[in-house]
Amino acid sequence: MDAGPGLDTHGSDAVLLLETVNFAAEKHRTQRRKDPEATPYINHPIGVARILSHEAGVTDVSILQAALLHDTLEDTDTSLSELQSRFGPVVSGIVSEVSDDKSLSKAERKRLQVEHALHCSPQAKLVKLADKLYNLRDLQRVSPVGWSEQRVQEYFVWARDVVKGLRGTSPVLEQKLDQIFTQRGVHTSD
Ligand SMILES: Nc1nc2c(ncn2[C@@H]2O[C@H](COP(=O)(O)OP(=O)(O)O)[C@@H](OP(=O)(O)OP(=O)(O)O)[C@H]2O)c(=O)[nH]1
Ligand SMILES: [Mn+2]
Repeated sequence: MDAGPGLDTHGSDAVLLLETVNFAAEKHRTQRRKDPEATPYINHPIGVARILSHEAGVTDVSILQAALLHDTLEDTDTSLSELQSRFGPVVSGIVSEVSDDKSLSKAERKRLQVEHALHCSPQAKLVKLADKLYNLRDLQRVSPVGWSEQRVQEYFVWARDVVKGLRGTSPVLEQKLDQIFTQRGVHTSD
């Protein structure tokens, strides 16, 4: 049956994105960012998806959904099978690719991000580039509570090493990241 003008949107891109952002908001609802204002955590995944849509020109809804969900596996009680049944194999596959294994030590997780970046799918590389761009811009704005200048600088250097493995994916995002690294005195050629 025709639901009438403007109502027959079941399964449309807009409906899928609203379902996804609502799921992410519920999962992250008690979490806050580490900035002094304790910004709601959901601002970050929404901002990462928006970098992809507005700055990288991404229109593939699966990639935008994966961006909205990219920290749910790693940072909330969400399981991979929950993502698979709610959002299907493509979206859950990208989220899985961009998620750290939280059972490993922090040093090991950081090392593996640099290594895995090289072998990610192009879709996962896009999400990772936007995630890093968002976090580096956030670091330029204000330091997370309790972070020394040295810790901030180390994040820039590590992000440079991760981004190295993501290159050849989005010239626009890579150029914006390079500008930030240069401003920070972090060289991209070594
Ligand atoms: N810059 C910044 N980052 C914040 C803030 N609040 C939370 N974060 C998150 O902190 C993570 C970086 O902090 P780290 O100490 O290096 O990593 P950890 O939380 O995994 O231990 C990022 O996680 P992530 O998204 O999983 O990315 P990444 O660890 O892969 O970079 C980032 O999203 C904030 O106010 N500013
Ligand atoms: Mn993130």
